[in-house]
Amino acid sequence: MKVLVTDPISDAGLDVIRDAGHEVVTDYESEGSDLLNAVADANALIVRSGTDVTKEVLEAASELVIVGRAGIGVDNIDIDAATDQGVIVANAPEGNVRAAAEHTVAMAFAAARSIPQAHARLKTGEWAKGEYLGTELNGKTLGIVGLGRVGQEVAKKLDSLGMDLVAFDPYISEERAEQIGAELADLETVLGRADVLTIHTPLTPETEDMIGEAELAEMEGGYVVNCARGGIVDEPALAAAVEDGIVAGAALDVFAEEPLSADSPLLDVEDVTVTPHLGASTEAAQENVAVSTAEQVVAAFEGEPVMNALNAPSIDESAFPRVEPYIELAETAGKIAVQLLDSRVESVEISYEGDIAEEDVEIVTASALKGVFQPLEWQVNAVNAPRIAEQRGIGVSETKRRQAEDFQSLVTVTVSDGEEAIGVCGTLFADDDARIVRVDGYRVDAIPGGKMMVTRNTDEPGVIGHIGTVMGKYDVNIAGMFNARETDGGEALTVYNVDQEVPRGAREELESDPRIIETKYISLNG
Ligand SMILES: NC(=O)c1ccc[n+]([C@@H]2O[C@H](COP(=O)([O-])OP(=O)(O)OC[C@H]3O[C@@H](n4cnc5c(N)ncnc54)[C@H](O)[C@@H]3O)[C@@H](O)[C@H]2O)c1
Ligand SMILES: O=C(O)[C@H](O)COP(=O)(O)O
Repeated sequence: MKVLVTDPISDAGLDVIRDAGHEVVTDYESEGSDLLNAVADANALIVRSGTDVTKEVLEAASELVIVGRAGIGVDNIDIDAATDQGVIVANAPEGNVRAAAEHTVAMAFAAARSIPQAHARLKTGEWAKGEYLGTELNGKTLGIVGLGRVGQEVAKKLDSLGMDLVAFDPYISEERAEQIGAELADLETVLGRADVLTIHTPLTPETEDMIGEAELAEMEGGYVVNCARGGIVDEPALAAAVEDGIVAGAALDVFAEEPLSADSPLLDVEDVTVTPHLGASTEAAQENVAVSTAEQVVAAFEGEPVMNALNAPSIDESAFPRVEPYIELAETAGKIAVQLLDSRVESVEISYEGDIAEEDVEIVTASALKGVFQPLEWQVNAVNAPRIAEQRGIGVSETKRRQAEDFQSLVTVTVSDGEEAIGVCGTLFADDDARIVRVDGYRVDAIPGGKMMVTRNTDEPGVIGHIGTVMGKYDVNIAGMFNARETDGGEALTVYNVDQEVPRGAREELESDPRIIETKYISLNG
């Protein structure tokens, strides 16, 4: 597999990919059409914040399985477009949290003690000792916007330095905030009380320009530190607020446009400190995120769970070994069911009985949907199958029952066109040996194979022999079969494993016999 890496990541991550036998291509320069060419045959793309993974880039990457973000922020990746294309997007949300929090604390001190300004003066030979009277953080109030991983780490560090904590985060519980020692308040209150305001939200439509002129006006001389994302703070408004003394100073690591333009008004204001997006730039953080991202890329190639996937069904790592064998079984049942129905699918029901009903089966359900949509869509996988169902207005339901008649676990996929419903039920025997044990209400014992045929016929002597003769005439070898019937002499259903595709002519000839009600050829490949 080819892994294209378009932003610098630690060698430790590249080694993980190479050690797993994959090819690494680094290309930190390509932009525009060059990037589109570079990504065309890539199976994975690894980026940091320097590459915009747009819809256009994703569409040019027809072989792509996963986009790995070696870091936290994914605002540079069109996750919706990736989902539509069935491409996993995964980030590394833990590895650089400490580095980002430490940089935030460093920036708070830099601003409160004018370290960069004094440093620059001294470098030019000026001993400006009398000009800098800093602010002590001890005993002051820290206002935190966004009390997630980085926000909490910053809270912990600055709490230990004697700051009082007040936070704005509508998506965190009072209980969690209390554990951290932070008082939750609305944004206006936080702005009004903060001696130092630190920002730690993602960039979303809701947070874009969240701190503008009006918000900055609420601050009474405090400092603003943004090491989260550019675009959350209105840069011209911040430059003006610092210039006018409404805000005592600011320290920014991130900008609406990166690299920051030399024309930015921020650069003209003495008390604005800037760093070029260095929050995650420590050796430890870079190793952490690169290894975590590389491991997820390798896992995606091997069909294993991608732990930090942002657009794929969630998986509990410890439960995965119990759930994994059912992923393929559900897909197979979905494929068989939809080919037996052979008409427009209106709804899909996936039922779990027995031990499997105790598990988190989100990925199994997604896989069943993948099986249902496989014959319809050219690129369906567990990432985009739920989305395809939603877009097509196909109802999806999941049921669970702790008891399973005669079996330890059963997974049934039932597809319906609104009038007719066909259910295909599978189980696993010892060594995860897959068996189809019920088809449309008939009890069978069929081994799912690449090519199958299902017939409905009257249960009378000579029918199966006739089917064998016709198959032979068309050079189709029957590798195995299972016959099931409701009542002696009634209707029967037979599942055949065949070595060759059953041609339409063979099926027409079979169906021309009044004893054969219906034949369906099923391909599980593709
Ligand atoms: N400068 C860097 O190099 C660097 C390094 C790491 C992370 N980051 C950035 O820091 C930010 C935080 O990362 P994280 O890992 O803590 O993310 P996180 O998801 O753990 O936390 C984000 C928090 O923001 C809160 N939030 C979301 N919308 C909000 C809103 N409208 N108002 C208030 N709160 C809101 C969420 O509830 C959550 O608690 C991200 O933008 C990330 O990209 C930057
Ligand atoms: O979101 C992040 O992880 C940080 O902003 C780091 O970005 P970077 O990997 O481009 O340094």
